[in-house]
Amino acid sequence: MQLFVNDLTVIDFSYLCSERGVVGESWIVDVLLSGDLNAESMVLDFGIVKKQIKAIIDDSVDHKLVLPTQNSDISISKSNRSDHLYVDFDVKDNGIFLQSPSAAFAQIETDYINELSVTRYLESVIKQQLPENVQGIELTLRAENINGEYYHYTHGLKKHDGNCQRIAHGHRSTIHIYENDVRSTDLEQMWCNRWQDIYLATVSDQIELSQVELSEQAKGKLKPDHQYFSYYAPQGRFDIAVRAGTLEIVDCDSTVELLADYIARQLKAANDANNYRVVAFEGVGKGAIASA
Ligand SMILES: Nc1nc2c(c(=O)[nH]1)N=C([C@H](O)[C@H](O)COP(=O)(O)OP(=O)(O)OP(=O)(O)O)CN2
Repeated sequence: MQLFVNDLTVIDFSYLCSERGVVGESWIVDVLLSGDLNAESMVLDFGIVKKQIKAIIDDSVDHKLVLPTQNSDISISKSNRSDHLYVDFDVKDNGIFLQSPSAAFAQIETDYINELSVTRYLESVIKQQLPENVQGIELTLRAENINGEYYHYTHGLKKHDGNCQRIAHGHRSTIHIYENDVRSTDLEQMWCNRWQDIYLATVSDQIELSQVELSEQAKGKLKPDHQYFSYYAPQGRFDIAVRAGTLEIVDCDSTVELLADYIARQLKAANDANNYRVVAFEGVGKGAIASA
């Protein structure tokens, strides 16, 4: 017997990629279970699927930076802080270096993060926690079908009480921009090019090189255009170094409300005669609207 739950959850995370750098992603998760019926004549109660299997998926990758541990560009080591890690990602023309609580990372034994490697990882984690009558689990991870432009960004919200405080988690998001009440796909395309695989940092989190906590090896690999950001949040101290070409520094927190407002303000500053309405999404099916 098989049982399915579509749209079980959305995983919002980032991963390190040798070609693209740090990539924000949002994947919808569908689940298919197979097994014998239990004493309740069910493969598994939908309530358990929706709460427990979703919780395992969330704990494993949601709001984390996913690391392909077989990728030779990555080096992971213990930080001087207890239960924190240094992650050095040193690729040609790019270099991303972090220090964060270890729970902010997911380590997958692969050289490349994609739907397949994350699916295999999640299936193996979930399998260990299923009741005996459930013999099989198949997950489908899929990007939202977006009819238009979208961008991938990575960020952290230091004031968030939950896991969004992690300095490198992200989203794949679409955006709708209205100029004088008429939708402008040109402006949408412009912002999606500008924020393709971008790290969004808040200016008030910027620090000097002398203040950043990174591995000793990382310090030898930094380039003159590396910029440094750090903050303390309830889960601990977070640090990141990113290069100028892969970064936009915004004058506000990167909540979706303030990003919508930031884009609207930038558009207005470039063309004060026009009015702008920005519908910014954060991942799938949620977002904020701002006007300027
Ligand atoms: N009003 C806002 N709320 C939240 C924002 C925001 O910008 N404005 N941002 C976040 C985080 O960035 C987060 O990544 C979004 O996470 P989400 O997937 O919605 O969070 P949950 O884990 O609570 O939801 P699940 O569907 O269970 O994954 C948070 N809130």
